[in-house]
Amino acid sequence: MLSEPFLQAEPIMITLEERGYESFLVGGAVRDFFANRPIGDIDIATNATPEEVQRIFPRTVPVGIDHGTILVLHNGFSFEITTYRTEGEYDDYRHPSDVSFVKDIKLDLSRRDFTINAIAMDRHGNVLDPFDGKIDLENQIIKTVGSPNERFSEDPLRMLRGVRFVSQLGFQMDSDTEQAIKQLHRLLQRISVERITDEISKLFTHHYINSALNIVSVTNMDRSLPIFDEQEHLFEKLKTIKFHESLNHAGIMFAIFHLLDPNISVQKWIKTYKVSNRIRRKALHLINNYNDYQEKGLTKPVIYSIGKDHLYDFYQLIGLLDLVNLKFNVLLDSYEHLPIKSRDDLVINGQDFINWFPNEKKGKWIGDYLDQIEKLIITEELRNNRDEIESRVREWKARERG
Ligand SMILES: Nc1ccn([C@@H]2O[C@H](COP(=O)(O)OP(=O)(O)OP(=O)(O)O)[C@@H](O)[C@H]2O)c(=O)n1
Repeated sequence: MLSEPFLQAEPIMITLEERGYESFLVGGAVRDFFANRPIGDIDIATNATPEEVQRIFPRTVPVGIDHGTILVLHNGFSFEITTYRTEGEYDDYRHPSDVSFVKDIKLDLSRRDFTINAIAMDRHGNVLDPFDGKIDLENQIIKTVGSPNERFSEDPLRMLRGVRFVSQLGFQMDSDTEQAIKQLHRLLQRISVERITDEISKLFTHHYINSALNIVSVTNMDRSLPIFDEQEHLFEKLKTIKFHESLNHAGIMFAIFHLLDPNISVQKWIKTYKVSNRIRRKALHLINNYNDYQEKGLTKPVIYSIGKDHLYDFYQLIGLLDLVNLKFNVLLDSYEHLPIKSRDDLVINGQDFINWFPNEKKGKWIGDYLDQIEKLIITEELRNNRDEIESRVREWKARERG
């Protein structure tokens, strides 16, 4: 019998078997299930070819057809179905050069990165675990399937994945696996920076960041990571930060990287790591507010400018960099007590200025006035009240006209 979290995959597995193919649950979902963790995306391995999978299921997306993966949509769920295969070397983003499809699930498992990721389960719940992944899960060990040199040469990103799993699961790294990283980390330089950014970002959004950084340190892997490779002092500084919890967002990570040494520009980090827009926006916002906060302290305008959506991220950032002993609730409370939370809360807008001064040409003064009014209201020097704002603005205009 399949356990509850996998039941959604049962109809897919039954369909494959009715057509005469094998099917096994594999990968991270099986690992997480046996580690008693919530499972993520469900991966299924089969001996049907990608074309056959496309023929069998009505709704499919060829997400990685060259290396054998078809996404199957069914009943509101999606499943990645991958044909049994062995890898060639990865030479591009998520793209091994010479994938060979194989007949046997055991061969497929033998090409996978770590023993804990090489457990398969059939639809009756029978487990196939030729590399003792379950024992390694119990002993909390990250160990490659077979030779670490082979596994890491096939795809050097696996070295970084291993460290990410340390951060995610809090496991130890097996000593031969660690030793191989020490020897092979330079191969990471062959990997596309997008894949590297993706893995590093995941590392920091999991819990055991310091354990993971410790392995990066003992294996000297930082010497093969962009920018860290030329600026050794950066990783030394990074190591001294005590990460008590996972970062809420990868943007905080890039904010930290830049703030470790502000002489290395944000642009350099963003360009080198090809940071996504979402992460870039967050990092820039946090950095600007952090610099303001350094200059002025946690004033009302600074808290206003951070904004509610970024408040927890900012709280994490200052906690990590400045060891500020501040409770998040206190910061949230200061935010909640701001007289306005955004410009939309102002009782007036640019049109009111135009109405008050119909003979005045429209122009930059409107924006400037709005900025000033907004600031005075945030600092409670003026109330968010139409009449009071109007009379203040009329005073300014009168003064301007002399
Ligand atoms: N470089 C890689 C990437 C993936 N895999 C195999 O493909 C499976 C699925 O990979 P992926 O979805 O990238 O990661 P997960 O292990 O599922 O981890 P998570 O879902 O937590 O990211 C892995 O478990 C592993 O068996 C591998 O051997 N080598």
